[in-house]
Amino acid sequence: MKDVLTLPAPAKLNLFLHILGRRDDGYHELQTLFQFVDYADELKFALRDDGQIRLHTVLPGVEHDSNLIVRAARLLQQTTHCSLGADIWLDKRLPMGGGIGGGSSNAATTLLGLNYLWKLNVSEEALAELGLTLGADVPVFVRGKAAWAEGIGERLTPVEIEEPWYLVAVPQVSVSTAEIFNDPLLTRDTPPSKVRLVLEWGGRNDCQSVVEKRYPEIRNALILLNKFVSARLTGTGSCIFGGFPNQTEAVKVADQLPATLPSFVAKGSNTSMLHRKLGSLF
Ligand SMILES: C[C@](O)(CO)[C@H](O)COP(=O)(O)OP(=O)(O)OC[C@H]1O[C@@H](n2ccc(N)nc2=O)[C@H](O)[C@@H]1O
Ligand SMILES: Nc1ncnc2c1ncn2[C@@H]1O[C@H](COP(=O)(O)OP(=O)(O)OP(=O)(O)O)[C@@H](O)[C@H]1O
Repeated sequence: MKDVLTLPAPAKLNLFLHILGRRDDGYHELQTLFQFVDYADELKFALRDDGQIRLHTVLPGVEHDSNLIVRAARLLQQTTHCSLGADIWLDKRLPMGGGIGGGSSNAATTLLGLNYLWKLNVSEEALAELGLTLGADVPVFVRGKAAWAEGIGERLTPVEIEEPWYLVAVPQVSVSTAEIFNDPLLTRDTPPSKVRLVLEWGGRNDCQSVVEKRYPEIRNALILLNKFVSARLTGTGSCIFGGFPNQTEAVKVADQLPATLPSFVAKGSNTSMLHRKLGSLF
């Protein structure tokens, strides 16, 4: 068996998400605070000499060639004129369409993993720029630092914030990000602010009211979780989350949720699991 590189692709939370406006290309100007959680998909990479990219795991509803892992791998290969390829396996744990960035995180782990495996030495900055062409959330995963994000989510300022334990509940619906951003009822006029000021009052998720209207399952899950902790939507959903001072308290609440509302408990982190693992490789 050839050497296999195993790397995590962790989830993110949007601790708040403010929509400031809409650009001419349809994308929205945001201010959001990203933090990682220690809960992740796992990717395995093995070198191929023939230049082929082969993802051996099938994701329901996603064609091989449109999987963000394959797209990220090919993009890196083409940009660097690299003649090497890879066999890739994915252990999918993050709910898809959950607002915790699973696809974007898979793409970022692929960019960083293959950059290492193919010994390309592309800078993290260049990989983040490349990643942005795959999705607005990819750069923060490439950088791996909790960050205040502006622009469409690509202008990142690293922040050091508290690292609570999170309970993340997963309503059993998949939300299309594009559909929420296209909703005429979405408010797009939150005034720009500073991260310190928003942290003082807590901020909000501007997508939440539209998502609650379209998805009663998510509204009901928020009502339920709010009985235990101040709960909020991440990204455009479907996942909702609340913060706790320790694991025990988070698990206690998780144990009280009905079986129809699956959840997981994980530690918040200002440095992503991926970057902690990569740090130990160099
Ligand atoms: C909602 C967030 O998850 C918050 O972190 C991100 O802004 C979305 O990031 P993402 O899933 O990587 O988004 P993309 O794949 O780039 O875009 C999906 C769709 O969301 C809309 N979109 C996304 C990001 C943004 N700043 N404005 C948008 O209007 C666009 O209609 C786009 O067609
Ligand atoms: N490797 C992948 N993992 C998950 N989804 C993928 C992947 N490749 C392509 N996709 C597509 O991307 C869509 C969004 O998936 P993802 O899990 O990233 O949603 P999300 O967590 O809501 O993302 P975000 O928070 O960035 O909006 C999926 O429904 C799927 O069609």
